[in-house]
Amino acid sequence: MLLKVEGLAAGYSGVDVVREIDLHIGKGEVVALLGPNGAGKTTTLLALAGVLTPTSGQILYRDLPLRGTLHQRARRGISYISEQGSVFSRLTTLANLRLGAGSVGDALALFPELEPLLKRPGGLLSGGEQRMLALARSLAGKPELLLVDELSLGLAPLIVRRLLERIRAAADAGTAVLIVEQHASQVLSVSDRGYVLSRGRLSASGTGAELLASSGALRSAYLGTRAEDGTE
Ligand SMILES: Nc1ncnc2c1ncn2[C@@H]1O[C@H](COP(=O)(O)OP(=O)(O)OP(=O)(O)O)[C@@H](O)[C@H]1O
Repeated sequence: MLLKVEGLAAGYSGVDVVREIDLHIGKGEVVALLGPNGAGKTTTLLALAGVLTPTSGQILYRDLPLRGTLHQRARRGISYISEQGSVFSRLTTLANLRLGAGSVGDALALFPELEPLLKRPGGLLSGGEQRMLALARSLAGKPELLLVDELSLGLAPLIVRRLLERIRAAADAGTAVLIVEQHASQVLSVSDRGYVLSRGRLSASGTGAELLASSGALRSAYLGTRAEDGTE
């Protein structure tokens, strides 16, 4: 197992907002972390990325405890794309790509749409183009583990599909991916498995197909209603 999380708790100013999180991700898997607004998805990701220090539990990466800052984790092959997009707005697209661990050529091969935008400051790219830039920079570095937050935020479904296809292809080439999403169905279509978080705890898990089929688990997490089909 590439990443194994046991009993993780994390929060802000001494107050835990996620508790008892157990999850695992294997090489080449796309795993979705789903749940409504405020469930604790970003907080979980921040703890895994090294931005927040967990208050309890352990994170094992290649069977060893994972410690250190975001940058130290990046050197161990972990790439994190934040909800804000991780794009430097004053730097050009090209300069943003050069900051990655991989080559600009590899990044452009993944997203040729970025080629005409190379001289434009990152801050002037559209939301979808910024997500492509962040993903191109990350995937060109061939990370072992990609942690990505709310890829679809405010984007048209067609662009989301394109980004998700690239993520699936990267996973098929060996990258493990944990992807946080509020909108379940599109991301589950490219995921091997998913976990559902509600009010800071995991409330369901299963393969993408299982979670989609058992809409009761998702409904109960999102609407706070009880699952009618016993899959909660
Ligand atoms: N910096 C912070 N300080 C204090 N509380 C915070 C902070 N960031 C988030 N929270 C709280 O932690 C809880 C979980 O937030 P988190 O952002 O992890 O949820 P989420 O599932 O990612 O939600 P969303 O889909 O809206 O991004 C929420 O109640 C939120 O208000």
